[in-house]
Amino acid sequence: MGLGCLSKSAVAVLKTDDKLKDAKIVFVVGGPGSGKGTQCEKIVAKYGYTHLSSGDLLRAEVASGSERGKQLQATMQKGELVPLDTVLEMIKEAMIAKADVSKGYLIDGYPREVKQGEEFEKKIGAPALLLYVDAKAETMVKRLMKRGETSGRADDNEETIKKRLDLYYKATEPVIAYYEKSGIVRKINSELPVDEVFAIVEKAIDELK
Ligand SMILES: Nc1ncnc2c1ncn2[C@@H]1O[C@H](COP(=O)(O)OP(=O)(O)O)[C@@H](O)[C@H]1O
Ligand SMILES: Nc1ncnc2c1ncn2[C@H]1C[C@H](O)[C@@H](COP(=O)(O)OP(=O)(O)O)O1
Ligand SMILES: [Mg+2]
Repeated sequence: MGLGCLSKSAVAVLKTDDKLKDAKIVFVVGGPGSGKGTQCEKIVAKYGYTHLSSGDLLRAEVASGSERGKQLQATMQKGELVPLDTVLEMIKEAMIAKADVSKGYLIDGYPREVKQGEEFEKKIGAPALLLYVDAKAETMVKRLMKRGETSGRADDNEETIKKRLDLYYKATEPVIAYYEKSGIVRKINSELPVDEVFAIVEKAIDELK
């Protein structure tokens, strides 16, 4: 059946979704301060992937001063998760905006819970790889306290860091177990110096081609 029987707007929606049909998707999952953003930057430089950090997208919304941004700010300051629909919609829009030029997508900071992974697959597509950026809690806290000296982030303070870590172990770690079943998880030892971590990351990305 052709698209002739559908309204113009329905066809537009189908075509937009279609754009992401064959996209190469990499989930980047790890605790707060584990080094996700640092490694993503290096992947962008070498492989030209599109880097979408859910946290950065949300912080941009907060910076815009919108009403929605004000609500998000309050949630993020407490170290809690913002509503799933909001973050998924932002990621999807950002992906579509880059669909014609993107070589692949790094989805950094998402999924934060199994439900987010399920919804992403329903609305966008399946990931080809999950980079599990792993560091000890002690290391993450140290890095975040240091980052907090200059980041200006409302959540890089001792009290919120503790909450973010607790939430990571409770809600996000199960995401890794969930994707282990499909064989796409690559564990990256992020205790090493940045370039050594990247050497492990490169191997995982090269396997994709
Ligand atoms: N392998 C590493 N060794 C030492 N410091 C690191 C390493 N990876 C990241 N960092 C530092 O730790 C902090 C958190 O890294 P970031 O990439 O922002 O983490 P995330 O995006 O996972 O929260 C940054 O200040 C960064 O410079
Ligand atoms: N996928 C997601 N779902 C819900 N909330 C999210 C989210 N990604 C980010 N947030 C909110 C809650 C986080 O505490 C905050 C900062 O996220 P982030 O920049 O990814 O932090 P970090 O990588 O340091 O853990 O934004
Ligand atoms: Mg980050």
